Amino acid sequence: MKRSFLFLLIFIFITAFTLRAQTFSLESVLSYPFPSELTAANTGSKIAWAMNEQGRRNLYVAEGPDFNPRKLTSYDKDDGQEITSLSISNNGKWVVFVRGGDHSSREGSVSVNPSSDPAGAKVELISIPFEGGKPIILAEADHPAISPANHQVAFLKNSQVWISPLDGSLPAKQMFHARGQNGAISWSPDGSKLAFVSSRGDHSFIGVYTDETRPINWITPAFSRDFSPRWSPDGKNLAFIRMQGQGGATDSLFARKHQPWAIWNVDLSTGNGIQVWKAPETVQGSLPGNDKNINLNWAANNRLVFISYQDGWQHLYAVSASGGQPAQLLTPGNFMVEQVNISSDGKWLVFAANTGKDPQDIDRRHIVKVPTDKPAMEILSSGTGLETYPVFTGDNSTIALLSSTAQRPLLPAVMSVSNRKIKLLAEEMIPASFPGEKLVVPKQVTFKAPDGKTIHAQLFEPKSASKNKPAIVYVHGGPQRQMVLGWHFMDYYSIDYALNQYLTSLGFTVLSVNYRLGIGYGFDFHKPKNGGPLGASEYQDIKAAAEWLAAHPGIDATRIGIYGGSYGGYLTALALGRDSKLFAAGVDIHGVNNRFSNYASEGKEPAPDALLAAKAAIASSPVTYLDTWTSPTLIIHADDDRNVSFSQSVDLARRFEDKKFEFELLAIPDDTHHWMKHSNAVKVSKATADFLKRKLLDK
Ligand SMILES: CSCC[C@H](NC=O)C(=O)N[C@@H](C)C(=O)O
Repeated sequence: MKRSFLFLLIFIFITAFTLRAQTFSLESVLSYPFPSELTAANTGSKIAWAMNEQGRRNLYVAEGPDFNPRKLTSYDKDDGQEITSLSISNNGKWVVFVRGGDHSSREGSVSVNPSSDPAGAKVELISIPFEGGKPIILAEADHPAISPANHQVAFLKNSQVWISPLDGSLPAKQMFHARGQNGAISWSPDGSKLAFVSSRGDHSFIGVYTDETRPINWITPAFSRDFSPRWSPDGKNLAFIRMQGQGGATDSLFARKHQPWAIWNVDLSTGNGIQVWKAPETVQGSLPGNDKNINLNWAANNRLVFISYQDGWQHLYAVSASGGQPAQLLTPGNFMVEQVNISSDGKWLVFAANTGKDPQDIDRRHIVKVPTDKPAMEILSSGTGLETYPVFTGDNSTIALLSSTAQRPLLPAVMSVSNRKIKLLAEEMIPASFPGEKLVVPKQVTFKAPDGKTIHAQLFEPKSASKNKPAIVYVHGGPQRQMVLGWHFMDYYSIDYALNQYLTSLGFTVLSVNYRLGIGYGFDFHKPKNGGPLGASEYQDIKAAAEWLAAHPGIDATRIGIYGGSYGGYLTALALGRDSKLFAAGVDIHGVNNRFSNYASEGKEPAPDALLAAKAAIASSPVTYLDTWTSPTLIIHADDDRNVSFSQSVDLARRFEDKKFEFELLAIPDDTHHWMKHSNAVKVSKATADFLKRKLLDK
């Protein structure tokens, strides 16, 4: 008797010790510092970045050859005020940034006040000496552009262009008046002129301001949308992108048509412009991405470089600025180019790509550089980590980047161009309590969707080899996103990566599914037929993920849950509505619950297939499936959401109430779509984990 009791005690002790060795708090795994806005001066080796430490966002700088980080600001509250538009003056003496707003939303320049501070909040343009000093508030404004002449900064205020001395020695003043919503301000290389885009509804012009004695010079004005002005290195020419103006007969909503665009080059001395390149008239040749990700740059040897999706993958191309020649593909291969930057001499491009020697690199990011005049790519980083947001230092000796792994969150780093060695910066900013070693390394898995498409996913498996485990399908947002085999390089998805690690530590198996409409797997995957409100063809990948889990050894098929934010919240709601028998519980975080929209736009004839589209939108909307929606559901939304209206959740809650369907809710006043206040990110993650634990783990 005594012996068996002793063995039992030993077993309990070992189990408890093992469990303690794997468990950690949600707060500890969310305590990582998050770097963003990594930038470099055009000369020398100065770099700067913003660091978000549990909501306290501050500015850091460093300089070669040691690149020892130095904190420039001392904001000490978790008040939701993000730092954006970070830039260093050409002479390296000044750093400029914007504090406030939510620049991942459609109303970026509108202040956010997630602390519900009675004093309100602002969006402020601030300068500070690189060597350190007191931040100087120049104006309530946004989108700065430091003059190459180094003593003043232009910026936008109420869609007009203003200017201020960098040291704030004089009050800011409006530089000139121009009709329309003005933006995309860009100084000429000598600082004597300023190009800008004047958006005027269905068209936009590019203007060049010189001084108050001369009228604004409108650059080959047409009935088109002109944008992305880029100065030639000698300041004599201006290149830009031209698209058709809005208008014309209402297109079919289902048909997939080429969206024409072209690159123009204008000689400013004569005003004569030429079209140097026109996109191939194919669906893939359309303007790439939802973010107008053209990345047009003027390179050395009178060449222009840009991104196009025309061969089925997002690649870099070069074309002569004199026109008359085809574009040259610089980055051939089945991978996607992102986050492109050009060297100060225009001879090199550096970018992040999901490519490398390891076939699993399609679900990672590594740094690649390529000359601007030939397809001679060099993959500079490799391994199981992720490297993103590369930028050359002004002296082209170093590439600054962000680095993460499966167990380590993002940190700024520098890579020597000559020996490719990577040095992490600010490692000491990861709190000692951060549970890095306790985190699992997610595995790449693939499975087939019902239509045969290969779907990639990341599998987070608990370290304890218990049987009959509950599981969670995690659905990212966007939907133009790709989750990766490590800490994600977007703030929003770093939070969910941490939560997935925490859910795994609780005993869930988590499958993060890269469904179609996502990026990283080519054009046809990113732009599938009948996606979104046209039929939600992407949903089949979500259901296939749950069925893969249900058939996976050790998983309890009756305890598969689902959660996701934004577009992920939409697909979570669709899953719970359509397949409550497969999904036993779910959390819809600021999701889109109805896709209804008015297909008839004022003053235009309805689309030929408007009725068909309206029916598809109903079939694609989660609220259409209330009768079969039976699984426990938690709805979470913040009401200053500028990406997905809070009313999407108000409407769903009302429908649940009218149906007398029991649900749980978490409404967060005054935060936005991106949990600007760290304590709200913790609150939302905790509510999600607790709900899934109660409904699936504790059962
Ligand atoms: C029509 S769904 C909109 C979802 C939203 N997209 C842009 O705002 C979204 O998913 N946002 C975040 C999470 C993202 O862009 O990744």
